[in-house]
Amino acid sequence: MSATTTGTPLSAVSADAAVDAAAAAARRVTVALLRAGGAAPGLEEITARLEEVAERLEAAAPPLDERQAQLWEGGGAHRHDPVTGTENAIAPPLVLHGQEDGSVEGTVTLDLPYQGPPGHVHGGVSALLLDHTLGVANGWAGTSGMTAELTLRYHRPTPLFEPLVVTGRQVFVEGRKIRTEGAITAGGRLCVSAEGLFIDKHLPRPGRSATTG
Ligand SMILES: CCCCCCCC/C=C\CCCCCCCC(=O)SCCNC(=O)CCNC(=O)[C@H](O)C(C)(C)COP(=O)(O)OP(=O)(O)OC[C@H]1O[C@@H](n2cnc3c(N)ncnc32)[C@H](O)[C@@H]1OP(=O)(O)O
Repeated sequence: MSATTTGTPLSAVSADAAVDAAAAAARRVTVALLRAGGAAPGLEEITARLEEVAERLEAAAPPLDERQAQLWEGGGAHRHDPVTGTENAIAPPLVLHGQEDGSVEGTVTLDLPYQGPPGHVHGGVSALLLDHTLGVANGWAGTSGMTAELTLRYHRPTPLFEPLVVTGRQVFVEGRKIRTEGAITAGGRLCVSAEGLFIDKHLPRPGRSATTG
């Protein structure tokens, strides 16, 4: 997914390759379901097998507060977030790299689950990718916070099925206010640009008393 991007990888180190592999399989199922639709033979049996898998996972899950504490431990946040999280089946996942000039960059190709207009990426999905990428750019620059405002400009439709380059860069920090910008390009053409205002604030992590979000 990040074949064309170099730099320091900013994704969390995998905690459990088996969990990542299961999430990748679930991601593949999500794409395959949309691609096959009613053409898939034995859909009733497929449904029953998927339900059985869900039941096994649900039966194994610890209480939610326990699981939340585990998820947020160490670099865990970056393993389960909905953009770069290798443990999260809804994350593409985008792999971001920190650049020497202080920016971050990643390459990702999106398939049918992220479609908005025909053949193109849903605008909310672009917003999700950019919100997160700007947040990681802040982390890479050293001062991060919560999104207070995110302004997007959709310059042209963002294509599915081809590599997208997602970038973010912190512009300045003034007190608790952090200004960050970013973009999504396809084949060198600007599709979406973003400007964000982040406020240096972190919610407490579950299971811990310190506010080190
Ligand atoms: C091993 C791996 C390595 C990885 C390395 C990389 C590290 C990466 C690190 C991390 C990556 C994570 C990336 C995540 C990215 C996603 C982030 C999100 O999605 S966050 C969820 C969505 N956002 C919310 O839910 C906020 C909800 N809003 C609030 O909680 C508050 O309103 C908040 C925090 C924004 C401000 O509240 P207050 O009480 O703390 O502060 P007040 O006093 O209100 O504001 C401070 C100043 O900011 C201005 N301000 C606040 N909100 C503003 C706004 N919307 N527009 C303009 N100004 C605003 C105010 O006017 C004030 O300015 P004056 O000091 O008076 O000049």
